[in-house]
Amino acid sequence: MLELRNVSYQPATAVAPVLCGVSLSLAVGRASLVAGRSGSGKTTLLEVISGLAEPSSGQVLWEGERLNGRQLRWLCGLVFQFPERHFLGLSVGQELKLGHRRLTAEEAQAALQLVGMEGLSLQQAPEQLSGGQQRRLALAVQLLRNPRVLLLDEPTAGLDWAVRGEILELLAVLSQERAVLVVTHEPELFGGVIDGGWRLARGQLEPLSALPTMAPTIATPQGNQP
Ligand SMILES: Nc1ncnc2c1ncn2[C@@H]1O[C@H](COP(=O)(O)OP(=O)(O)OP(=O)(O)O)[C@@H](O)[C@H]1O
Repeated sequence: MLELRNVSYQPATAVAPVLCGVSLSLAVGRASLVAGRSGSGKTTLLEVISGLAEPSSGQVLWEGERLNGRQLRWLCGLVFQFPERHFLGLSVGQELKLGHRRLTAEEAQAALQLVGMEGLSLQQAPEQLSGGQQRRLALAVQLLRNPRVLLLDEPTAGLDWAVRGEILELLAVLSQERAVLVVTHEPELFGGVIDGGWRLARGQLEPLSALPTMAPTIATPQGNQP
Protein backbone atom coordinates (compact mmCIF):
# COMPACT_ATOMS: atom_id res chain seq x y z
CA MET A 1 0.00 0.00 0.00
CA LEU A 2 1.26 3.46 -0.92
CA GLU A 3 0.20 6.23 1.42
CA LEU A 4 0.38 9.99 1.36
CA ARG A 5 -0.01 11.53 4.80
CA ASN A 6 -0.82 15.19 5.01
CA VAL A 7 1.39 16.08 2.05
CA SER A 8 1.79 19.68 0.99
CA TYR A 9 3.83 20.94 -1.91
CA GLN A 10 4.74 24.41 -3.04
CA PRO A 11 7.10 24.63 -6.02
CA ALA A 12 9.95 27.08 -5.42
CA THR A 13 8.65 29.28 -8.24
CA ALA A 14 4.97 29.20 -7.18
CA VAL A 15 3.34 31.93 -5.11
CA ALA A 16 1.02 29.46 -3.32
CA PRO A 17 1.02 25.75 -2.48
CA VAL A 18 -0.34 23.46 -5.20
CA LEU A 19 -1.11 20.65 -2.71
CA CYS A 20 -2.31 21.40 0.83
CA GLY A 21 -2.42 18.53 3.32
CA VAL A 22 -3.22 15.74 0.87
CA SER A 23 -3.76 12.22 2.25
CA LEU A 24 -4.59 9.13 0.22
CA SER A 25 -3.81 5.43 0.05
CA LEU A 26 -3.39 3.23 -3.02
CA ALA A 27 -3.67 -0.53 -2.62
CA VAL A 28 -2.11 -3.16 -4.89
CA GLY A 29 -4.81 -4.84 -6.97
CA ARG A 30 -6.91 -1.71 -7.17
CA ALA A 31 -7.28 1.19 -9.58
CA SER A 32 -8.16 4.60 -8.18
CA LEU A 33 -8.72 7.96 -9.74
CA VAL A 34 -8.13 11.62 -8.98
CA ALA A 35 -10.46 13.92 -10.85
CA GLY A 36 -9.83 17.61 -11.19
CA ARG A 37 -10.05 20.53 -13.51
CA SER A 38 -7.18 21.75 -15.61
CA GLY A 39 -4.64 23.42 -13.34
CA SER A 40 -5.99 21.80 -10.15
CA GLY A 41 -2.65 20.10 -9.50
CA LYS A 42 -3.19 16.55 -10.83
CA THR A 43 0.16 16.27 -12.61
CA THR A 44 1.90 17.85 -9.63
CA LEU A 45 0.35 15.20 -7.38
CA LEU A 46 1.76 12.45 -9.62
CA GLU A 47 5.17 14.13 -9.57
CA VAL A 48 5.14 14.10 -5.77
CA ILE A 49 3.99 10.47 -5.56
CA SER A 50 6.61 9.32 -8.07
CA GLY A 51 9.49 11.12 -6.36
CA LEU A 52 10.03 13.70 -9.11
CA ALA A 53 9.06 16.49 -6.72
CA GLU A 54 9.85 16.60 -3.01
CA PRO A 55 6.94 17.41 -0.68
CA SER A 56 7.31 20.62 1.32
CA SER A 57 5.81 18.72 4.28
CA GLY A 58 4.11 15.41 5.00
CA GLN A 59 5.12 11.84 4.27
CA VAL A 60 4.98 9.33 1.44
CA LEU A 61 5.08 5.71 2.66
CA TRP A 62 5.16 2.28 1.08
CA GLU A 63 4.04 -0.63 3.28
CA GLY A 64 4.35 1.75 6.26
CA GLU A 65 7.98 2.76 5.52
CA ARG A 66 8.81 6.33 4.64
CA LEU A 67 10.54 6.54 1.24
CA ASN A 68 12.83 9.19 -0.22
CA GLY A 69 12.57 10.51 -3.78
CA ARG A 70 15.02 7.98 -5.22
CA GLN A 71 13.15 5.05 -3.69
CA LEU A 72 9.85 6.42 -4.98
CA ARG A 73 11.27 6.74 -8.49
CA TRP A 74 12.12 3.03 -8.37
CA LEU A 75 8.74 2.06 -6.97
CA CYS A 76 6.57 4.05 -9.36
CA GLY A 77 6.09 4.06 -13.11
CA LEU A 78 4.72 7.34 -14.43
CA VAL A 79 3.16 7.56 -17.88
CA PHE A 80 2.90 11.21 -18.86
CA GLN A 81 0.01 12.86 -20.59
CA PHE A 82 0.86 12.63 -24.31
CA PRO A 83 3.84 10.31 -23.67
CA GLU A 84 4.53 10.25 -27.39
CA ARG A 85 6.13 13.68 -26.95
CA HIS A 86 8.77 12.10 -24.74
CA PHE A 87 9.89 9.20 -26.95
CA LEU A 88 13.66 9.14 -27.38
CA GLY A 89 14.20 5.93 -29.38
CA LEU A 90 14.25 5.93 -33.17
CA SER A 91 12.44 2.58 -33.19
CA VAL A 92 10.07 0.64 -30.92
CA GLY A 93 12.97 -1.66 -30.02
CA GLN A 94 15.22 1.27 -29.06
CA GLU A 95 12.50 2.83 -26.95
CA LEU A 96 11.99 -0.40 -25.02
CA LYS A 97 15.76 -0.79 -24.55
CA LEU A 98 16.21 2.59 -22.86
CA GLY A 99 17.31 1.64 -19.38
CA HIS A 100 17.37 -2.06 -20.36
CA ARG A 101 20.39 -2.30 -22.64
CA ARG A 102 20.47 -6.08 -22.59
CA LEU A 103 16.81 -6.54 -23.39
CA THR A 104 16.44 -9.40 -25.88
CA ALA A 105 14.00 -9.36 -28.79
CA GLU A 106 11.95 -12.02 -26.95
CA GLU A 107 11.76 -9.88 -23.80
CA ALA A 108 10.79 -6.86 -25.89
CA GLN A 109 8.01 -8.86 -27.53
CA ALA A 110 6.85 -10.10 -24.10
CA ALA A 111 6.56 -6.45 -22.97
CA LEU A 112 4.56 -5.61 -26.10
CA GLN A 113 2.32 -8.60 -25.45
CA LEU A 114 1.51 -7.24 -21.98
CA VAL A 115 -0.02 -4.18 -23.63
CA GLY A 116 -1.74 -6.09 -26.44
CA MET A 117 0.77 -5.28 -29.19
CA GLU A 118 2.41 -8.67 -29.67
CA GLY A 119 4.03 -9.08 -33.08
CA LEU A 120 4.66 -5.35 -33.60
CA SER A 121 7.93 -4.80 -35.49
CA LEU A 122 10.71 -3.62 -33.20
CA GLN A 123 12.09 -1.67 -36.17
CA GLN A 124 8.96 0.46 -36.51
CA ALA A 125 9.41 4.18 -35.79
CA PRO A 126 7.38 5.24 -32.70
CA GLU A 127 6.00 8.32 -34.47
CA GLN A 128 4.43 6.08 -37.13
CA LEU A 129 2.29 4.27 -34.54
CA SER A 130 -1.33 5.25 -33.96
CA GLY A 131 -2.18 7.34 -30.90
CA GLY A 132 -3.43 4.30 -29.00
CA GLN A 133 -0.35 2.26 -29.92
CA GLN A 134 1.91 5.08 -28.74
CA ARG A 135 0.15 5.09 -25.33
CA ARG A 136 0.60 1.33 -25.16
CA LEU A 137 4.28 1.62 -26.04
CA ALA A 138 4.79 4.17 -23.26
CA LEU A 139 3.03 1.79 -20.87
CA ALA A 140 5.21 -1.11 -22.03
CA VAL A 141 8.34 0.96 -21.34
CA GLN A 142 7.15 1.50 -17.76
CA LEU A 143 5.99 -2.09 -17.28
CA LEU A 144 9.48 -3.37 -18.16
CA ARG A 145 10.55 -1.83 -14.85
CA ASN A 146 7.77 -3.77 -13.15
CA PRO A 147 6.65 -0.84 -10.96
CA ARG A 148 4.46 -1.70 -7.98
CA VAL A 149 2.66 1.60 -8.48
CA LEU A 150 1.55 2.71 -11.91
CA LEU A 151 0.60 6.37 -12.36
CA LEU A 152 -1.24 7.45 -15.48
CA ASP A 153 -1.68 11.11 -16.36
CA GLU A 154 -4.83 11.59 -18.48
CA PRO A 155 -4.46 8.19 -20.23
CA THR A 156 -7.48 8.77 -22.49
CA ALA A 157 -6.75 12.37 -23.51
CA GLY A 158 -6.74 12.95 -27.23
CA LEU A 159 -7.81 9.39 -28.14
CA ASP A 160 -10.92 8.44 -30.10
CA TRP A 161 -13.70 6.44 -28.49
CA ALA A 162 -12.65 2.98 -29.71
CA VAL A 163 -9.06 3.46 -28.55
CA ARG A 164 -10.24 4.83 -25.20
CA GLY A 165 -12.15 1.57 -24.71
CA GLU A 166 -9.00 -0.44 -25.40
CA ILE A 167 -7.02 1.59 -22.88
CA LEU A 168 -9.74 1.07 -20.25
CA GLU A 169 -9.67 -2.71 -20.79
CA LEU A 170 -5.91 -2.67 -20.39
CA LEU A 171 -6.22 -0.67 -17.20
CA ALA A 172 -8.44 -3.32 -15.65
CA VAL A 173 -5.81 -5.99 -16.36
CA LEU A 174 -2.84 -3.92 -15.20
CA SER A 175 -4.42 -3.05 -11.88
CA GLN A 176 -4.68 -6.72 -10.89
CA GLU A 177 -1.03 -6.83 -9.83
CA ARG A 178 -0.27 -3.20 -9.07
CA ALA A 179 -1.59 -0.12 -7.40
CA VAL A 180 -2.85 2.08 -10.22
CA LEU A 181 -3.72 5.75 -10.01
CA VAL A 182 -5.27 7.62 -12.92
CA VAL A 183 -5.59 11.39 -12.92
CA THR A 184 -8.17 12.80 -15.28
CA HIS A 185 -10.47 15.70 -15.99
CA GLU A 186 -13.05 13.25 -17.42
CA PRO A 187 -13.79 10.78 -14.57
CA GLU A 188 -17.08 9.68 -16.14
CA LEU A 189 -15.08 7.67 -18.70
CA PHE A 190 -13.72 5.36 -16.02
CA GLY A 191 -16.97 4.15 -14.43
CA GLY A 192 -16.98 0.35 -14.34
CA VAL A 193 -13.18 0.10 -14.47
CA ILE A 194 -12.13 2.17 -11.47
CA ASP A 195 -13.58 1.57 -8.04
CA GLY A 196 -13.34 5.03 -6.57
CA GLY A 197 -11.17 7.99 -5.85
CA TRP A 198 -11.01 11.64 -5.02
CA ARG A 199 -11.62 15.07 -6.45
CA LEU A 200 -8.73 17.53 -6.27
CA ALA A 201 -9.74 21.15 -5.82
CA ARG A 202 -7.97 24.10 -4.14
CA GLY A 203 -5.06 21.78 -3.35
CA GLN A 204 -7.17 19.35 -1.34
CA LEU A 205 -8.67 15.91 -1.96
CA GLU A 206 -12.29 15.06 -1.26
CA PRO A 207 -13.42 11.43 -1.59
CA LEU A 208 -15.70 10.74 -4.54
CA SER A 209 -18.70 8.88 -3.14
CA ALA A 210 -19.44 7.43 -6.59
CA LEU A 211 -17.84 7.92 -9.96
CA PRO A 212 -19.93 10.15 -12.18
CA THR A 213 -21.27 8.10 -15.07
CA MET A 214 -21.82 8.97 -18.69
CA ALA A 215 -25.40 9.69 -19.73
CA PRO A 216 -26.67 6.63 -21.65
CA THR A 217 -26.39 7.16 -25.39
CA ILE A 218 -29.15 5.93 -27.67
CA ALA A 219 -28.06 4.99 -31.15
CA THR A 220 -30.15 6.77 -33.74
CA PRO A 221 -29.91 6.32 -37.49
CA GLN A 222 -27.82 9.00 -39.18
CA GLY A 223 -29.94 11.90 -40.24
CA ASN A 224 -32.34 11.49 -37.28
CA GLN A 225 -30.06 13.32 -34.91
CA PRO A 226 -31.76 16.27 -33.24
N1 LIG B 1 7.24 24.34 -10.86
C1 LIG B 1 6.15 25.12 -10.78
N2 LIG B 1 6.30 26.44 -10.59
C2 LIG B 1 5.20 27.25 -10.51
N3 LIG B 1 3.94 26.81 -10.58
C3 LIG B 1 3.75 25.51 -10.75
C4 LIG B 1 4.84 24.57 -10.87
N4 LIG B 1 4.33 23.33 -11.02
C5 LIG B 1 2.99 23.48 -11.03
N5 LIG B 1 2.66 24.76 -10.87
C6 LIG B 1 1.28 25.31 -10.84
O1 LIG B 1 0.45 24.39 -10.18
C7 LIG B 1 -0.84 24.35 -10.78
C8 LIG B 1 -1.24 22.93 -11.09
O2 LIG B 1 -0.51 22.45 -12.21
P1 LIG B 1 -0.68 20.96 -12.74
O3 LIG B 1 0.06 20.85 -14.03
O4 LIG B 1 -0.31 20.02 -11.66
O5 LIG B 1 -2.26 20.89 -12.97
P2 LIG B 1 -3.12 19.80 -13.74
O6 LIG B 1 -4.33 19.58 -12.92
O7 LIG B 1 -2.28 18.60 -14.06
O8 LIG B 1 -3.48 20.56 -15.08
P3 LIG B 1 -3.77 19.98 -16.56
O9 LIG B 1 -4.96 19.07 -16.44
O10 LIG B 1 -4.05 21.21 -17.37
O11 LIG B 1 -2.52 19.26 -17.00
C9 LIG B 1 -0.78 25.25 -11.99
O12 LIG B 1 -1.39 26.47 -11.67
C10 LIG B 1 0.69 25.43 -12.24
O13 LIG B 1 0.96 26.68 -12.79
